[in-house]
Amino acid sequence: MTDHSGEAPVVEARIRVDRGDFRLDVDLSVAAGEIVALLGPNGAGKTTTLRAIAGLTALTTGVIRVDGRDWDRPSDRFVAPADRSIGMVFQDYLLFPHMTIRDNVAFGLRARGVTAKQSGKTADHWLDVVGLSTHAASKPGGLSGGQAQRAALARALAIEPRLLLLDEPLAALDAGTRMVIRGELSRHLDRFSGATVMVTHDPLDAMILADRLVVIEAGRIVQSGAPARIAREPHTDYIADLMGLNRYTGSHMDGRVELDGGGVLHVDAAPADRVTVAFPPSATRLRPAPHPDDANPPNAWHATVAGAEQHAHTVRVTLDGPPRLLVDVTAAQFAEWDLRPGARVFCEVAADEIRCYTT
Ligand SMILES: Nc1ncnc2c1ncn2[C@@H]1O[C@H](COP(=O)(O)OP(=O)(O)OP(=O)(O)O)[C@@H](O)[C@H]1O
Repeated sequence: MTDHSGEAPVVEARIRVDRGDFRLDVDLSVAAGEIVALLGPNGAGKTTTLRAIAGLTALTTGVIRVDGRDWDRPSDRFVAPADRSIGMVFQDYLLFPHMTIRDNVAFGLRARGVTAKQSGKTADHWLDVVGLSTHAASKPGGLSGGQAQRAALARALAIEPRLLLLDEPLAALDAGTRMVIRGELSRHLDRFSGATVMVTHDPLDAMILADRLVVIEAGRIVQSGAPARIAREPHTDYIADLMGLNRYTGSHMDGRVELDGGGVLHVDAAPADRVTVAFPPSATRLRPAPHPDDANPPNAWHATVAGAEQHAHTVRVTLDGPPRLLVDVTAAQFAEWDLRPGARVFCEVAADEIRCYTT
């Protein structure tokens, strides 16, 4: 993960697209070598952002500039998709089924007027890079999901684009393949000297692959920055959900935060009167009852179990509020304390795990 904030941008875009009731309004700047992940709920505008950069959806207003050259400035200039220096990888790869893998990878070069001999040589190089040399003569139908993803990446990189656009590049893969291909993709992206914009629903893909996250909700950027920062200090409920955090807004006075939805949390320090607090489900301990020596501990209250679901190797329990709370317990604790919906428990949040910030 690299900080590219001091570098000249490859892409500078003010993307405004009107589509019926939906309005996309996103400013994006991506530096050379930088990998930006666009995250957001369904219908937020991620794919439309990518399509606008690729020239597949025209801007309503705004501008898309790459290396100082306007690619889209409505009523003034529009560079056709084929004339934009872009490599694209789609969720379903869109390989040409009737062509060999080698011809698929060479396709972009051929379309740009490179000779058959030279484009074949370049395709062989990229097939070697992604580990697909032995499949050069196969048709896409004979490839596994992971191999098809590698072929699609080789095809996108073969034209040496300034800009790589990836739309859910790992979504079609099963969990095991996804882990392997994610690692490979990460190495290829680190070597890529242009700018990368990737759409994903998966926070893990975003954390592992991207230098910077841009979260879009309802056509607007709601938070952008380093993945670690966004994972600790989410600005919206959607991001908190994605990162698996408890998040509340409230008013602070003298170390007490009165939560807007009810309940109080005590914090060590607060940066303002109006704050957001967040902490992971692992920050809360559950006990059947308060410790007898501990009459009134801070950040502790009685609550009722509302539901539970298996989450990797822990059970994530939802407690009724206020404040409503996610808590992780082991399967053994869950069984021992009989944490079925309706069970009463005593919960205690570790103060040093509560982050208190402004948005
Ligand atoms: N072909 C279309 N015609 C009209 N409106 C569209 C069209 N495609 C998308 N939209 C509108 O644009 C909005 C953004 O869609 P977009 O596909 O960019 O979202 P997204 O964030 O990529 O969602 P998803 O995660 O579901 O792919 C949608 O809410 C929809 O209202």
